[in-house]
Amino acid sequence: MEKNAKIYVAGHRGMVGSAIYRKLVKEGYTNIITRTSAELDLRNQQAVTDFFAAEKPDYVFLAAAKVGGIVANNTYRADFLYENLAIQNNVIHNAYLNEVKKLMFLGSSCIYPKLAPQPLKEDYLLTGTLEETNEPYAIAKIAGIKMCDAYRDQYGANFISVMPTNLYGYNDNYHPQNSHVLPALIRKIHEAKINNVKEVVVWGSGSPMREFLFADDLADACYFLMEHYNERNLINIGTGHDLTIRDLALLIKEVLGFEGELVFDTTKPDGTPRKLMDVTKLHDLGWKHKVELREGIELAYQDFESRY
Ligand SMILES: NC(=O)c1ccc[n+]([C@@H]2O[C@H](COP(=O)([O-])OP(=O)(O)OC[C@H]3O[C@@H](n4cnc5c(N)ncnc54)[C@H](OP(=O)(O)O)[C@@H]3O)[C@@H](O)[C@H]2O)c1
Ligand SMILES: C[C@@H]1O[C@H](OP(=O)(O)OP(=O)(O)OC[C@H]2O[C@@H](n3cnc4c(=O)[nH]c(N)nc43)[C@H](O)[C@@H]2O)[C@@H](O)[C@H](O)[C@@H]1O
Repeated sequence: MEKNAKIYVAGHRGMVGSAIYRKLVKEGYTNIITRTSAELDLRNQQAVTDFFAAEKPDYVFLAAAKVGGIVANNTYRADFLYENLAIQNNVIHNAYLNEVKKLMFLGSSCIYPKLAPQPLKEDYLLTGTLEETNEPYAIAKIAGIKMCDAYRDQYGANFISVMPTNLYGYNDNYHPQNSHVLPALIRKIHEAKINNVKEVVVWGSGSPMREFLFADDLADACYFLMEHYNERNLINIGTGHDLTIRDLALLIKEVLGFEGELVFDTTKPDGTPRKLMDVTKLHDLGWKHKVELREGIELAYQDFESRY
């Protein structure tokens, strides 16, 4: 991307969008355009059409989406399907109409079949049944991947799809019900510590395994791929390492200095047993994450405390 290129970061106030924005500023880009959802509701077809026609961005990072943890995905099933389809349809189609030079679509590791072999290779897409709790979200994300591929096939558009693993970092969502596991446990354990409560409830059995990538590392990978990756096929972004939810909770407990007990609530869903990304393709291109989990949790906790 040329340093004076006009770059639209959709979702710039979110965890991922804000990390991409910071990365672009650090790299010397000065012509970055943004809109909050109040200023531009990306579900609104006419508003998105008008925005692209007026602004004519050169590059687009599509990091705006309806996002949440396992319970949010399972509860707001219609919203996750409708809103994500609407946002991505409007942005991808208008990027094509306005001759955007390159667009990056952000998917998620939940696009892979629930019981796919591990680690998850990119070509396992559409080889089996999805995890029930996040099927609507995954279907929307798969549609986004296929849309980027179809616009490339039919119109030669340089639209790429990246599949990040579970993320955490600055500007994360710490909502008690709707957040992802890592921010949720930071909040619960912090609150137990300051209120002298002896137990923290962890959802599910604690045995599912997850991989976690710090959002600033993800932004670095997104920038790297925007510069170096121009292929039709999706590409995974992760660390290549995972751990059980129980071990994650123990690590957060240690970092926060909480001495109480963990209690597992098995009435809550476990979700996919494991979703470890195969990052061979990304590593072969020359990118590797920098922030390890303990350091990332320390940084996220500082951010949480400063905003709590
Ligand atoms: N978090 C994860 O663990 C994770 C993992 C894998 C992939 N991803 C992907 O990364 C991307 C970003 O996720 P995130 O974690 O950064 O989410 P986030 O923190 O919830 O941010 C989402 C952003 O999307 C914007 N947005 C939502 N609905 C909108 C609408 N109707 N119109 C305009 N903007 C809208 C919001 O804008 P406002 O703030 O202005 O309302 C918000 O800033 C998503 O595509 C997600 O699927 C996330
Ligand atoms: C990255 C996202 O991952 C999401 O799946 P997924 O990893 O299970 O999402 P999480 O909500 O992070 O949950 C991961 C695991 O942590 C357990 N868990 C334990 N305690 C908690 C808690 O307090 N809050 C939460 N949220 N979980 C908790 C949860 O039951 C599940 O087994 C998908 O629903 C999305 O579609 C998306 O792909």
